[in-house]
Amino acid sequence: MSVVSVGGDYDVVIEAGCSARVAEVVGDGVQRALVVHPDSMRSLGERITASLRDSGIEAYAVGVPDAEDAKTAVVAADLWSVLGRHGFTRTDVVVGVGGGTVTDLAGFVAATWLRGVPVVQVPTTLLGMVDAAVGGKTGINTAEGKNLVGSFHPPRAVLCDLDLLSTLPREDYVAGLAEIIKAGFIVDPVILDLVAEDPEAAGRPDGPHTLELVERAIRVKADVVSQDLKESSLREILNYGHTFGHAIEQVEQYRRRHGEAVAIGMVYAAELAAAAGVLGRDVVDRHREVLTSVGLPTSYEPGRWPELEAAMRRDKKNRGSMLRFVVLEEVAQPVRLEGPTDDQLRTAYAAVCA
Ligand SMILES: NC(=O)c1ccc[n+]([C@@H]2O[C@H](COP(=O)([O-])OP(=O)(O)OC[C@H]3O[C@@H](n4cnc5c(N)ncnc54)[C@H](O)[C@@H]3O)[C@@H](O)[C@H]2O)c1
Ligand SMILES: O=C(O)C(=O)C[C@@H](O)[C@H](O)[C@H](O)COP(=O)(O)O
Ligand SMILES: [Zn+2]
Repeated sequence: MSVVSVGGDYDVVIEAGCSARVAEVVGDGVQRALVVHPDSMRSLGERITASLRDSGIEAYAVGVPDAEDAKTAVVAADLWSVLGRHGFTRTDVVVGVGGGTVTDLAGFVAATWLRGVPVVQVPTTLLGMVDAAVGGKTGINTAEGKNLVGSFHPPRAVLCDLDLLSTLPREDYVAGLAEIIKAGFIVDPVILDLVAEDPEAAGRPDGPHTLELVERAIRVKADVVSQDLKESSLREILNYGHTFGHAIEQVEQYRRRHGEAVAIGMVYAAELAAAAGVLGRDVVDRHREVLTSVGLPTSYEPGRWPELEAAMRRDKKNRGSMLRFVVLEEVAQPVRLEGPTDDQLRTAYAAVCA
């Protein structure tokens, strides 16, 4: 699948075994490559590094901490040092091998080194394949919040090797389904039908519809980012469920999976839309049905409103002191809800905690 992008279109390859093709896609004239992987994916990182060396590229593998611990300024600075020590130039490349945390970090380091060197992404989680590695949003967290520092830096290529999903823990696989279901609610309801047909199978990489679900979710993302890379308008729909979801991640100090937080965040957005009178109860209920059917959470704890609201006030979609949400008017009809009232915000929170 090709993604139209500023600075050059790129391919998203969705194929079993394609992680062996990194050397083919890094591009001509590359002399050096930095392969960034989480410690949990060391053997794949080293295999990719060896394949680059076999092609005559001076390649280095660097392990980074697992999950959100990778997305810090300290880890980014360590990687900049490695690039500097080995004399990486603008014709060299960074390769991100891991889940969304690692592709976000690797993309950010590539975006900032020498003001931008190419990045090739090899996502190893379902969430990384269907969302994080595609579209060029890169970033790290700060003490004040999630993804607060970053840049838009489209990759040179994305290799989604479906074979890698066989070792992914079930909880992480299911967390990736949350972003697929998000794509279903905002653009492509066929996704919701495929999940509803056999939720148990949707939660397995060897399920009959896995390839179709992955392709449909990537198609949604690719179409949106091709039209609005820098999130000046349309791209905001990909943030459905993320205002409340990111707030949960922050108040829980990133101990909850992103996909799980987004699942609850979508229920919050649906309840908010209902409280604002723009969405019917049938679609709100459908959120709970679909998400619960695959084992995703749909409710939250009471008593945490002040910290959640404070975190939502730092969301990137806000303008001035106005909170802005993506909500639905119907399935596949996303709209912006600007400046919801305090009463609407709290009513939605109460509904999510019920
Ligand atoms: N840039 C974007 O557009 C975008 C989109 C969605 C999410 N994100 C970001 O992605 C992150 C979440 O990504 P994630 O859900 O992939 O989490 P993750 O990167 O933390 O990976 C989840 C876990 O799976 C392990 N793992 C990875 N691949 C594996 C494999 N093949 N086999 C076994 N274990 C494996 C990891 O070590 C980790 O423990 C969040 O930081 C989120 O903000 C970014
Ligand atoms: O690609 C996008 O745009 C998204 O919003 C996709 C989200 O799934 C993703 O989690 C993204 O990183 C959130 O971005 P942020 O701008 O809210 O930090
Ligand atoms: Zn997300």
